[in-house]
Amino acid sequence: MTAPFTSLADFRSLCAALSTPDKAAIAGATARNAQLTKPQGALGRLEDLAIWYAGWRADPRPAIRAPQVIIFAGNHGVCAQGVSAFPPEVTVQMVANFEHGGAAINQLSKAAGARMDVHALSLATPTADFTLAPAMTESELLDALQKGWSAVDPPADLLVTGEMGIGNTTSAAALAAALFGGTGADWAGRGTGVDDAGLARKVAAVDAGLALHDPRDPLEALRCLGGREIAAMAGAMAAARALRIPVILDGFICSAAAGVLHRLNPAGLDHAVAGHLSLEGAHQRLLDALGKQPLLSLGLRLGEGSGAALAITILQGAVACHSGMATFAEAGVSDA
Ligand SMILES: Cc1cc2ncn([C@H]3O[C@H](COP(=O)(O)O)[C@@H](O)[C@H]3O)c2cc1C
Ligand SMILES: O=C(O)c1cccnc1
Repeated sequence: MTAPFTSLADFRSLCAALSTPDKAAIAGATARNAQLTKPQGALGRLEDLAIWYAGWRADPRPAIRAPQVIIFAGNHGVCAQGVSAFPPEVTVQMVANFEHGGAAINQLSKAAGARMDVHALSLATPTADFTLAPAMTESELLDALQKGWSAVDPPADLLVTGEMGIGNTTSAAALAAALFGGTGADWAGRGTGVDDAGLARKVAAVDAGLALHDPRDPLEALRCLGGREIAAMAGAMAAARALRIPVILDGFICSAAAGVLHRLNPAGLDHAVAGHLSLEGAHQRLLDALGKQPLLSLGLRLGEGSGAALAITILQGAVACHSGMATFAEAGVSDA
């Protein structure tokens, strides 16, 4: 789907005027939930998830038939600061691995019955090192937002955005600090597994980026400190909102991208749930800032959309119970 914006100002306007869930579908789903053959509330959070999903799909008895996982890949100039345990070549190598079906996300997407797409974004041209210059120009940011938007398949009924980009936990930490306050020490974590000296370099890189730029505006923060794959995730999540496709957030990097939409509009993530709590140090802090409770906490620290892809099956379970269970009247089970 072609992106309906040709400037950052247009994107900002789209994010200011967002779709809302369908009230009649929420009312219908709430009424149905109360009649299903179980004690009231016995399916816990699954019940809320099903009603939330029904509202966004404008259908009181919805189904999940076409989940889409999209992986965006980008390279980061800030790798020159020694912020990752792995070299930047791994980004393009992992893209090939995704294309051949060999990565964790391939297996998790398959297990969830999701279609998986991979978009490599100008890997031969890393972003600028944000400790020295803005990571992206305005036109590079616009291009990444548009590519993210266009990657969403309109008939999809659930979206996961994942990423691959060596160095991107540093970029995400800087973006989170710019969006929500705090310093490098608050937001930098161990990513692919840096040692104490590597963590100190990450903290210093984030603090240098915050000192160099004036990223009080969320899109300017994304431009100066983000990366192409992070911007594309934000663009895809915004497209999902326009298409009323619910979103499952992944780990730290995806949540930082989501933070841009949250700062552009406090209701900007109402169509999203947090799939999991990543082991990356500041993910809990970031989810708190977004007001989201994770569905899973399995000690994952991978990215790629892996935790969110696992959570697809939770949402499928919620919606299958909601739409497929019998009511007390249908089953002839005595009501309380
Ligand atoms: C083989 C491999 C596969 C990955 N899949 C996701 N990531 C994750 O690690 C990177 C972020 O960590 P940092 O900021 O420390 O570089 C991202 O690419 C993220 O998706 C991977 C990393 C590696 C090495
Ligand atoms: O939470 C994440 O997204 C994450 C954590 C560590 C490394 N890569 C990604």
